[in-house]
Amino acid sequence: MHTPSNPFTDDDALHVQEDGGLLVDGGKITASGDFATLRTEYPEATITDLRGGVLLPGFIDTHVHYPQVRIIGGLGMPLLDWLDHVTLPEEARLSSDTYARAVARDFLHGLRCNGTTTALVFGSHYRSAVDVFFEEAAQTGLRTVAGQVVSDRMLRDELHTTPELAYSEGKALIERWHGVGRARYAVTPRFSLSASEGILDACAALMHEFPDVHFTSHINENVREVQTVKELFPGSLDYLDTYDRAGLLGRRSVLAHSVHTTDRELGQMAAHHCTAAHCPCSNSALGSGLFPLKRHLNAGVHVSMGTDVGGGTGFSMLKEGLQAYFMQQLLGEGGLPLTPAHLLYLSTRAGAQALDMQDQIGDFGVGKAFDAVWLRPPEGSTLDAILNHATSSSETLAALFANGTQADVARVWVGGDEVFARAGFKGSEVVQKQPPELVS
Ligand SMILES: Nc1nc2[nH]cnc2c(=O)[nH]1
Ligand SMILES: [Zn+2]
Repeated sequence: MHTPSNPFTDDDALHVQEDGGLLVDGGKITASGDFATLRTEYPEATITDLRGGVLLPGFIDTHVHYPQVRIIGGLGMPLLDWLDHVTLPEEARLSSDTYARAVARDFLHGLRCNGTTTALVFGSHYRSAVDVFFEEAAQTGLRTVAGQVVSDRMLRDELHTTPELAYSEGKALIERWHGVGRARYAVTPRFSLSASEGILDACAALMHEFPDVHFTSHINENVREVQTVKELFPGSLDYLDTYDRAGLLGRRSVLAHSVHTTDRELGQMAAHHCTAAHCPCSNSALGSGLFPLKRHLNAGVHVSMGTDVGGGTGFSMLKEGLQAYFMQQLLGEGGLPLTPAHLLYLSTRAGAQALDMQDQIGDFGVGKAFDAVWLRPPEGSTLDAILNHATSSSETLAALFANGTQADVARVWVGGDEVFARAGFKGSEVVQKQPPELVS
C-alpha cells in the first residue's frame, strides 16, 4: 500500500496491490504490478517472499531529537519547564563523545526498528557530537537530514555558542557531511527564544553559501514560549517573522509544531512553501495544544509529521498517525476527520515532500528508491487476528495504525539494503530463487 498522490486533494490517493510485486534493481524500483505478471516478465529475478504481511513505504519522521532518546517519557511538565529540568541537562551530557556515540546508537536503533527510513534530526549543540551522529548514521544505512543545534541565550552556558562559531562549525560540518552517502545537512537554530538576531544571521549566511541545505527549527509550540519570543523580538511582527526577517524560510524549511500560528503566519508559510511538522504525541504529552490542521491546509501550508522524541513518546510513526487522528477527532467541528490514507500519507510521502526528496522516496513509484517497511504482526497477536479478518484494505490500514507497534515491524530496507530484520526474519530465511510452488 502507498499514497503516490495527496489524499487531502485526491480521493483515490491510496494505492493497494494485493499479491503485488516490486522489481528492485540497484536499490531502485524498476517495475511494479501484479506478482504473477512480474514473475513471468522477469523469470531470472531473485524473489523475496513477503506474503503474510503488509509492505509500506519506509516512514519519514520530519521532527526528532537525537540527544533526547534516553529521556523519552518525562511527563507532567509544560515545554519550558521540561526543557530546563529534563532535556537540557541531558543534552549537556553530549559534550562527551563516548556518551554521544552510545546515545546516537540508541537513537538510530529506535528509528530503524520502528520502520523509519528517513528522518529530519535535531542534532546536538556540540559539533563533535554531530560528527559522531553522522558517523553512526552512515553505519546504519538510514537517510538522515541533520545539523548542529545552535543557541546563544536563555538555555545554559555550556550549550551556548556565538554567531562566529555557529557559522564556522556549521560550515565545517556541511563540507564534511552534506550529500555524503545518505546524509544531508539542516541548519538548525533551536528556536527563536534561545537565538539572538546575530545567530539567526549566521544561520542565514550558511544557507546563502550552501543553498541546497535544509532549514529546521521550532515555532509556536507553547503559549509561554510564544509570549517570550514576542518580548525578545519587539521589532518582529510575530514568531514566524523572526525567521523570515533573517531570510531563513523556503522550500526546504521545516517548522515543528505550529500549534498557535496566526493567519498572517500561515499565509507567509504558504508563500515561502515551508512545511509544518505536526507532532501530535509531543503536543499531547507537553500539553502544547491541538494542531489546527484544517487552517494549515486551507492556507496552503504543507504538513508532514514528526515524533518529536523525546518530547514525544516514542519512535513509532504508526502511533503518531493514530494520535494525529485522535486530535482531529477531539477538535470537533474545527477538526479534519482523517482516513487511513491520510495517516499513511502523513507518515511517508508528506515527509518526502517536506525534505524536497519526493522524486526519490515516499512511495513505491517506478524510479523511487526501495525504502520500505514490512509489517507482519507476530502470529497469534491481536493485530494478527484483526488482519486475518479484515474485509478491505482500508480496514487493514486502519488496524495497522490503531494497533501496530514496533513489535509488528519485521523487515526494513533503505535503497534496497536491509537495515533491520526482526529475529526470525533475516533476509536469507525468506528469499528464494523461485517461489515454492514452482519447485518440482
Ligand atoms: N518539543 C520541543 N520543543 C522545543 N523547543 C525548543 N527546544 C525544544 C525541544 O527540545 N523539544
Ligand atoms: Zn522538537
